Amino acid sequence: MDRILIRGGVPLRGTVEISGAKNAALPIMAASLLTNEPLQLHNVPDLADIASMQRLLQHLGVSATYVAGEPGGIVLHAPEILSDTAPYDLVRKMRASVLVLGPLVARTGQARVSLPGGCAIGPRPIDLHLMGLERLGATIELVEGYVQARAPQGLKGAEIRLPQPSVGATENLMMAAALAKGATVIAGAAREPEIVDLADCLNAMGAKITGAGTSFIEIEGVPALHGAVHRIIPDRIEAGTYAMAAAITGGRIVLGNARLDFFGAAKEVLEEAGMMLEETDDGLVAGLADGGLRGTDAMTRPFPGFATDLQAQFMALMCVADGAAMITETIFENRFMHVPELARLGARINVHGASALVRGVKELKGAPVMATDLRASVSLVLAGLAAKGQTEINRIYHLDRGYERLEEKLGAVGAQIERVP
Ligand SMILES: CC(=O)N[C@H]1[C@@H](OP(=O)(O)OP(=O)(O)OC[C@H]2O[C@@H](n3ccc(=O)[nH]c3=O)[C@H](O)[C@@H]2O)O[C@H](CO)[C@@H](O)[C@@H]1O
Ligand SMILES: C=C(OP(=O)(O)O)C(=O)O
Repeated sequence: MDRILIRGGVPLRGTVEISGAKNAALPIMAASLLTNEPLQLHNVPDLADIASMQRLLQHLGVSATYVAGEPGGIVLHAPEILSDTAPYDLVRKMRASVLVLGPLVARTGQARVSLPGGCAIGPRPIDLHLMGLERLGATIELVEGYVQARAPQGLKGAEIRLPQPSVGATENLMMAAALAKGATVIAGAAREPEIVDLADCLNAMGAKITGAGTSFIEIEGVPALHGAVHRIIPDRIEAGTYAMAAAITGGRIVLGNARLDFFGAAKEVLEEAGMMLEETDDGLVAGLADGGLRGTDAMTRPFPGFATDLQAQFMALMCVADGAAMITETIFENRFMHVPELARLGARINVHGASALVRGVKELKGAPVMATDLRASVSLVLAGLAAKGQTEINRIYHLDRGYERLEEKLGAVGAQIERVP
């Protein structure tokens, strides 16, 4: 199994190009199931999760061809649906597979999707996806680990209230409602930039969706969607990760294609912690401001709050800040798996329920550590970049789910990092 070796202590300088957003590309790829015409996508990142979604879509009848000479250019085409079943083997590797449920039932009137099960960061139920589909008139049954959704007469527009803003449920329901008869409102919708990107793509395909980016989304169903050309937004989590990589090493880098308005509350939190973030004509300049890093509290919230997908990276940053930071995770039950690994590098962290108290130390020291999930893994990369000596990160397949060419991008801004078999 591959490992990553890092020799820390080099301030990062230079430019990193930010890739297309994994969490925007995955639902948008699933949207290709909604039409029998080709959907041409640009800026799709080259990631293990994208390959997993492609495999699942292929199984369902979607062909994928690459746009010649353009990395990130893919044409997805589902002239007809060949299977209505998303099997366990394909779904268990990636939770976002559940995003085919809404589109499949909307297009064919039926779908069987394996329940994704929990993962390292928590149980992650899909009850809100199912409640919303029932409101749209689907009957839902659980049979042998599979969710079976049926709407032989087609889906019907409805008012759906989400008791908490789920990103995946909002996406699944927006896609399903796009082809339902009549009007749907989703109240209490999630407001993440990836939801706006999906709505933009669906509207380019002929859907009638307004209000994406607010907690009240209205969808006027249409009888059919058509093909479209769409460019995926830049990855705000990748951008935030590299911004913190620059700061933790005392460096400054330019993030090409990054958008500061996608940072939400992370902008203020990172600035309070001693970072500078400035939009320039060349890109977003990010790194350590003139003073040092300061212990700063953060609480994860749905967008525009501080993203849970940046919590582990921020914790790594706070490990070497001056003073203490209280980091509270409110989205997922078990998203502190990085704590014992950061402790192996010399971090001082105490977890009390959903909060972690991080007391900054002068220096981290390299050690072998184990990656447990995507963002936990990259927090160890950040800590390794700051640590004295060598850090060896094992189980790095998690990183390949969400970071395109990580070693190459970090190496180009001066990091001493290599992947070894
Ligand atoms: C592929 C993708 O885009 N993944 C992102 C998406 O995951 P995902 O869409 O799975 O996350 P959700 O927004 O749905 O989850 C938010 C919270 O709602 C709960 N919940 C969700 C659905 C449901 O039916 N019932 C329920 O109780 C979850 O357990 C969690 O506590 O948003 C998360 C929160 O920003 C991010 O960390 C993930 O990176
Ligand atoms: C938790 C994440 O992804 P997923 O929802 O696909 O597990 C993530 O991107 O950090």
